[in-house]
Amino acid sequence: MSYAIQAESVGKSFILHHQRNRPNDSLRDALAGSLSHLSRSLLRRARRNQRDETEEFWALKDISFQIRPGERIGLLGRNGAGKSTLLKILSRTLEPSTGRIRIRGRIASLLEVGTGFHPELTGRENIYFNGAMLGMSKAEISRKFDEIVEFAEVEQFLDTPVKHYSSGMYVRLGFAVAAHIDPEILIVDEVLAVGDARFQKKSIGKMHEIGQEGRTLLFVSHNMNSIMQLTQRALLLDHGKIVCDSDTSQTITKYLSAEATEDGRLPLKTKVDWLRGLNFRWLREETAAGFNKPLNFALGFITTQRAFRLVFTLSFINTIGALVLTCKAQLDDLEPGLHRFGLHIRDHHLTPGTYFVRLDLWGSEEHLFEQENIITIDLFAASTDDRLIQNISRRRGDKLGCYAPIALQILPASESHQHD
Ligand SMILES: Nc1ncnc2c1ncn2[C@@H]1O[C@H](COP(=O)(O)OP(=O)(O)OP(=O)(O)O)[C@@H](O)[C@H]1O
Repeated sequence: MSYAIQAESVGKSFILHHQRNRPNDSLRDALAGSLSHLSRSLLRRARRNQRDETEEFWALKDISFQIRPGERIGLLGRNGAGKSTLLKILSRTLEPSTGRIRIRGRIASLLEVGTGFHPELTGRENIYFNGAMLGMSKAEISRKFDEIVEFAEVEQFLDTPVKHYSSGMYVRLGFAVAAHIDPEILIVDEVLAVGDARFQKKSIGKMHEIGQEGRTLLFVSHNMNSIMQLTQRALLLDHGKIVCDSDTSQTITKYLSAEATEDGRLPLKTKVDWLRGLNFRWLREETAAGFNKPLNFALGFITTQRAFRLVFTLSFINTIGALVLTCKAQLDDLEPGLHRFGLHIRDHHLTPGTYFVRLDLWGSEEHLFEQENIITIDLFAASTDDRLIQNISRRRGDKLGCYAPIALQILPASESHQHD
């Protein structure tokens, strides 16, 4: 099978230096003492450093995959999962410690703001400099020059050294050069997060175009919407390993589910002392399968003082990170004690699928509690009609859509003790 990128058992290890516990007074002494004292203490410190322990750390372990020409791939994972390390290896700025990679085609990568730019050179000079580094001839760059400048929107600063550019301008110029060298493979790391919203939209559009032209795209982002828009397949990295390689929506679901807590029953920590022992759970067994069936949750907590105007909000986020439903309920006056509520949501109109629930509690003047992904719920189709709804929403592709907020129906507290 032909491939654009092939990784075979790729691993990458780094040596971590652990500084031994040492008395913290050497710097303080040095600052207080004379210069000779300072140099003596720095020397002592350097000698001690030589005795520091080292440890081998594997940032990537046994990574194997194949990307076909023209495939658009997303790369997901939590902070530190190994995404940037993998991209650096693929774009050959880092050598793997084990395994090997093979690349077929001209590759352009945008890994960090300002890579491939020389700070003292002007924008104009850097277009040539950067273009040459990415493998373009001078004639090719001259032909594309105006298009690059127009895309980057830096006309006015073309003859200014780029060290005076803002990070947004750096990104725009870097993206414009990389996107205009006609790469066969484009690798982009989260770079869009730095540009403003308008430029992000424009660069997503450009990447879409590049994808439509049959180029290979590898894209890392924490923004599920962009990953969903741009890619068909996504890899999920966790602690340096690939834990999912599937179509994008499935990988996103897996990623967000892993982020969510399994069950929110454990006491959750609030931001104030007078509200404790918060627990929240989805009464799965009381929720019938099928479209628009009522959802039931249980919420409990203890208050040690009287509370006025307590507001709960439940937010439902779909698998591409879009908020599709917000529910709100308010309690006007709550005596100190143990409180338990059944939260009942009818007519939510959520289509069958997976949702991540966020819970917020607000007091009259402060935010008392917030937790993303407190619980994951899966709503299943129960009948042919449900499946029709599911198929329609799936076929629409975007799976977006806001539903009117509804009020939570709060059942009277089943138990409420006076607190002493
Ligand atoms: N040069 C290095 N020396 C030591 N450790 C490193 C080095 N580069 C990366 N690491 C470690 O390797 C792991 C993976 O880092 P990497 O930057 O690839 O993660 P990431 O998935 O891109 O994270 P993020 O989403 O925060 O950008 C991290 O634990 C990081 O601390």
